[in-house]
Amino acid sequence: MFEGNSNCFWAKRLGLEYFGGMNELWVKHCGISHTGSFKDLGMTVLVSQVNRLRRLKRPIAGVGCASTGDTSAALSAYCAAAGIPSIVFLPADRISIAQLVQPIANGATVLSLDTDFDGCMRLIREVTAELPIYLANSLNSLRLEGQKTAAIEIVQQFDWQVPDWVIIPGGNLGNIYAFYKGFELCRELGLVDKVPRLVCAQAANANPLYLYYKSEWKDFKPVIASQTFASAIQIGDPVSIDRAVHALKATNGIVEEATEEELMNATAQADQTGMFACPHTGVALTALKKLRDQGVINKNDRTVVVSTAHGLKFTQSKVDYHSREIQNMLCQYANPPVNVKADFGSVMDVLKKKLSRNI
Ligand SMILES: N[C@@H](CCOP(=O)(O)O)C(=O)O
Repeated sequence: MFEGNSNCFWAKRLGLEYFGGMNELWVKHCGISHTGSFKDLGMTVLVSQVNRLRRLKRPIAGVGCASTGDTSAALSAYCAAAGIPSIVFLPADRISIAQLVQPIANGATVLSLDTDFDGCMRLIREVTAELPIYLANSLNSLRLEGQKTAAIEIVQQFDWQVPDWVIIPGGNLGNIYAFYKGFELCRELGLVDKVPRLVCAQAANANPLYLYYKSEWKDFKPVIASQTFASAIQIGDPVSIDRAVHALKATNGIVEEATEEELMNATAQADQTGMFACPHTGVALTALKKLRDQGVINKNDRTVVVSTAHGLKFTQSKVDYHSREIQNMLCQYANPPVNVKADFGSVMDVLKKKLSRNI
């Protein structure tokens, strides 16, 4: 059905039917992992290192992060496994229930704060400057060391061929730099002879990098991020802005954005091919759609879309979409359940109508 490796698969139907006959659309699924997102890759490295430092009697009382949901899930899981206290700062009412329950269940100290992610980030930086809490956000390079392995895996999975494009959703922006580091390492080691062009995809409601790119890198201004279904990237003042710009400049990269309607439609289209994608994957797919329409990405270009988290973390957004309960959104691909009387005749009527084209 999905050809390729279990976490890097050829999205054949999606590419051919929805992206103008693309022959080489691939998805690197980083959400098939212990806590359901790419954050696991870097957090294992960071928490292992903290564990080592604590064994060496370094004064680390716990590990902390600000999070939009995925980082806190990974941090709390690995800390719990190692018996290290974890402290997570979350923006109240801005993350999915599935993500909120992860650190709670893992025994973290969860502070639900009446601010946005950027406010949480500022606070955790202040707190970790005062208390012996080790900061686990992606400005810590240990995280990137782990996350860059996804890029190395991609070239390995393509038998050391480099894709033409890699499209990555971006919020706090550590991940795009991590991918760049991974690809660049392969090039430096002589395993491959080039790096792919990187595309960073942002939600239009949280798009400081996109605006910066559009100003031709002249004028970076943090924004106040508005609500987006792509809640994990609802970030207006990304900590890794400089690293991301470096990665994009070095790869002749591009930044694109997706409106709420675009990202939800793209997610629904991907789901119709069996992907059950997270909304952030929808942001990346929208970027691909725009770049295909502009003729920037060609139909034979080998293109990898990075799917950052498991769709099961974001079921509420799918429920809202399929029940057409989103204000000012057509929900073009909604597939609501059909309420039908429990008798043979009524069921047959519905099915015959539904299957009329195939019977
Ligand atoms: N999307 C992140 C935000 C925190 O960013 P990080 O780059 O420091 O992990 C999350 O899932 O919390």
